[in-house]
Amino acid sequence: MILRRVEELRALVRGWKREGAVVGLVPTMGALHEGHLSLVQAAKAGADRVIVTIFVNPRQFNNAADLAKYPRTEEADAALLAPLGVDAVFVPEPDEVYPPGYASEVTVGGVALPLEGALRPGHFAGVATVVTKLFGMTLADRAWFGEKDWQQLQVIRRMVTDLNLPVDVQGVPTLRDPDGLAMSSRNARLSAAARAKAPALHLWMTRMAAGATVAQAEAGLLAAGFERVEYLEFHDAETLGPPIPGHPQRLLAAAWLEGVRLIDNIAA
Ligand SMILES: Nc1ncnc2c1ncn2[C@@H]1O[C@H](COP(=O)(O)OP(=O)(O)OP(=O)(O)O)[C@@H](O)[C@H]1O
Ligand SMILES: CC(C)(CO)[C@@H](O)C(=O)[O-]
Ligand code: BAL
Repeated sequence: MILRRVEELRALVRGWKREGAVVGLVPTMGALHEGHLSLVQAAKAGADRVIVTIFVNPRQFNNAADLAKYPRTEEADAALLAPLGVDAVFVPEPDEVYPPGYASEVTVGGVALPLEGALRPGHFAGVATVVTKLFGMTLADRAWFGEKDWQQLQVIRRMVTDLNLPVDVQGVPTLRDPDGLAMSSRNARLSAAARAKAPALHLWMTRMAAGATVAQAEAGLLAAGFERVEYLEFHDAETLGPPIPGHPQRLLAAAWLEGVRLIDNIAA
């Protein structure tokens, strides 16, 4: 069932809650692929009712061209969700989410500052704001996010803790194509030639986790056809600060291939 208005969604969810249902949420920006579907499957297993939201949130795009080019495939998305037994698909227009007079923003410090936070100014404020609103709109008890956006997952966990939001946040491991490339909606923008080069990112990350230097990995990526490496860095897995001996670490990367910005991360 596709819903476009907050009030219809909340009326539906209030009915579920009266029956004692645990309500699950999978927020997405659409252009769904198997990575998203793995979040939906996890939600189906962990909640009585599942809402998938599809909203290309303008406030989290720091780059107007990126927003304009973001793939929008609502019919194909609905067809992918149909067999999964999702209870509601919420697809609001921007005005429904940010009506005239809208004036609030949620910002997160610390974990949101380095990496994507530094390179995409305003991005995490946009994400934190819309995720808080989606929690409020859907009245979700539990929400699923992908580890593919590792820093985003840590930012949302921090925000939920800091603001005492009554939502249980669940992370789902990154789903990859057989050649190692993390599935992502933006992969659809790669030409066949660039798609063939893209797995070098994950390959060099696994080599770095096994001891290759960052200089070797950067040179390897440029030789493989990447235009630019934005970051390729080890961080504390939870705080995204510098690595702390004895704490879990994460290797995170962002790199440009044929004008498409790819991100990835692995345990390290
Ligand atoms: N390969 C993947 N494996 C697991 N979860 C994923 C994967 N790709 C995306 N997700 C998760 O799906 C949710 C919605 O993500 P989004 O709609 O931005 O898709 P995306 O493929 O990450 O697109 P983008 O190209 O914007 O990175 C997020 O929680 C994201 O982390
Ligand atoms: C969580 C999210 C749906 C918020 O717009 C988005 O950042 C995404 O798709 O990862
Ligand atoms: N998947 C993260 C959302 C974004 O890139 O804007």
